[in-house]
Amino acid sequence: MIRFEQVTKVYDRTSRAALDDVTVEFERGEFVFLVGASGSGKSTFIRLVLREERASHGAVYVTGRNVARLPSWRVPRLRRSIGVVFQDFRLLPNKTVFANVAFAMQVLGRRRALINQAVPDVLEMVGLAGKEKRMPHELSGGEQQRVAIARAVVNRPAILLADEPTGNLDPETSRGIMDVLDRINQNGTTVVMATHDDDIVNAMRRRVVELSDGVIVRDEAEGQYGPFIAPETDAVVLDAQSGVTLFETTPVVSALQGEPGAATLLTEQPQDQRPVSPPTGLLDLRRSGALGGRRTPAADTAPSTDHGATDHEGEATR
Ligand SMILES: Nc1ncnc2c1ncn2[C@@H]1O[C@H](COP(=O)(O)OP(=O)(O)OP(=O)(O)O)[C@@H](O)[C@H]1O
Repeated sequence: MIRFEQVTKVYDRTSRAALDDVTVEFERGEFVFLVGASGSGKSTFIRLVLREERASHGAVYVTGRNVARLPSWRVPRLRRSIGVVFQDFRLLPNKTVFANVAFAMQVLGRRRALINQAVPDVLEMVGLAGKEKRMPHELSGGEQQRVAIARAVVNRPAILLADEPTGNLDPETSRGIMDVLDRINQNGTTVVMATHDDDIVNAMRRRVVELSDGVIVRDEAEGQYGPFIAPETDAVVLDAQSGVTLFETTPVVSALQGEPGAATLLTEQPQDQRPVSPPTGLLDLRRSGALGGRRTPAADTAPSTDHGATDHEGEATR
């Protein structure tokens, strides 16, 4: 649906590339979070999909077409296949809710009968039934964003691009917006959302693509916002049989004798090797003598870094 092949974008030859040799593909129907620090290239990615910018090198394909090769008269058709939502809503202030959404159909020359049918449907879908006659200033931020989403999807685009859509909203309102985006995605629309909202990314558990200085540094199927670091916790005790986390502890305790049937475990994770996401990222699992030296399943899938307990300062008595 969206494919970047070795895409580099340089705005200004004197500064570093905004995107640097990015290759990635988003399939039809996926929900993808684009995350990364400010300036990492998220908005540039979105602008390249829309052909608001052109790649300096490489190729961007949207629905199978190389967007750089589209003649300019075909660009509006490309953009019609893509709905866009921004952090700041961008509603027409002097038009009602209904008129804001209807406008997106009018500019495409849709018939009045179709508009009168489609707009109430989409407003109901985003949770705004009954608010058709309100003006934008009479709506809360969350409601204004729902109008913007309705406008973005009323023409049934194949792709919805959302650039920080919850950036101006409180956490509860943001969750409501995510429910709407989730519903749109369930209906088959590919959703790509650039965000800094870690709570939302962590709650949704969708694909996460992380950019850093224009480079993709992480691409996880059911990812979190950032590397997993349990607050105030440096150690994890696992059940020896199942690998399930029994409890978490602090570095003060770096190895524990388990109850019968429980693992001992290890702890003390070096700062630069903390788990990326549990449980497969758990490091330094060590077997308990009491358990006859069996490795936990999680230990078998842990990264191969082999920092034995005896290598660490703060090693506990075993
Ligand atoms: N029109 C432009 N002209 C020159 N440089 C630009 C332009 N747009 C973006 N940049 C630069 O490209 C880099 C990536 O910017 P981009 O806006 O894509 O990042 P971002 O991840 O979306 O940031 P934010 O989260 O703050 O929106 C930054 O260094 C930025 O200064």
